[in-house]
Amino acid sequence: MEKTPSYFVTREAPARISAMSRDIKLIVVVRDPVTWAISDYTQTLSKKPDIPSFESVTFKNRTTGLIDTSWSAVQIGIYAKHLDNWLQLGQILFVSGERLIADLAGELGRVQDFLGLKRIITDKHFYFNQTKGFPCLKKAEGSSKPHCLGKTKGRTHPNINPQVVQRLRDFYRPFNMKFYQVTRRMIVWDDRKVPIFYVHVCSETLQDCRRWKLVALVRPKPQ
Ligand SMILES: Nc1ncnc2c1ncn2[C@@H]1O[C@H](COP(=O)(O)OS(=O)(=O)O)[C@@H](OP(=O)(O)O)[C@H]1O
Repeated sequence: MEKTPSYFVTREAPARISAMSRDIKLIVVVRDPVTWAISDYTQTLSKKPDIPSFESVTFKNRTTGLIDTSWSAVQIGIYAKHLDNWLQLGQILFVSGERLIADLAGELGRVQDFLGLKRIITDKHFYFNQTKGFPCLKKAEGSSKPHCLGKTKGRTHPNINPQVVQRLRDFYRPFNMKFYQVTRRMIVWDDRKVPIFYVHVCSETLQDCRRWKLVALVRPKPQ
C-alpha cells in the first residue's frame, strides 16, 4: 500500500498506475477542502514556524478576495478538477475523511466491501479517545494495549479569520457540487453558519444521479 495526497493532483499518476496494473484498486480519502487547506498549512507551520500567515498565502489579492489557486493547499482541494483523470481507471472508492472520524467502522465497512474482503474490522475494534478527539484502536496489532495515531495526526489547527474561511467556502462550492454529482457520494461539507443536513437520493446509474434531489433538510434547534 502506498499513499500521498499529491498523487491525486499529479497529471501523470493515473497513466503510470494503469501501466503498473490494470487490476489496482484505488482509495481516495477526501475531506472538506477548506479544512484540508488549513490542515496542510498547519503541517507546514509545524516544520517552518516562520511562514507567512494562512490569510496571506490564500489570497492573490486580499482586497478583491482573489484566491491563489497556484498554492498547493488550495489546488489539491479542487477535487472535481482532478477527477476526470482518475475515473477512467475504474476501480476507485471515495472515502469521507469526516466519516472516518464520526463513523470509522461504517466507513471501513465500505472499504472492506470495495476490496472484496470479509467485514472483519468492525466497531468492536475501536473506541473514541476523548483526549485525542479521534477514534483509536482498542488493541494495537501484536499488543494488548490501545493505540492512537501519532502526534502529527490530529494537530490543533490555528484560528483562521472567519471571513477568510467563508471566502474559501464560496470559492470551493461549485467544485464541491460537481464532485458530489460525479462521485455519487453523499459527502456534503457544511458551508453554513447553522449546521444543515442534506439527504440526497441517488440511483445506481450516473445519469439518474445527476437528477439527485434534496429530500430532507433538517435544521437543528438552537442550543
Ligand atoms: N483516528 C484518527 N486519529 C488522528 N487523526 C485522524 C484520525 N482519523 C482521521 N484523522 C485525520 O487525519 C488527518 C491526517 O491525514 P493524513 O495523514 O492522511 O494526511 S497527510 O497524508 O499527512 O496529508 C488529520 O488531519 P489534522 O487534523 O489536520 O492533523 C486528522 O484530522
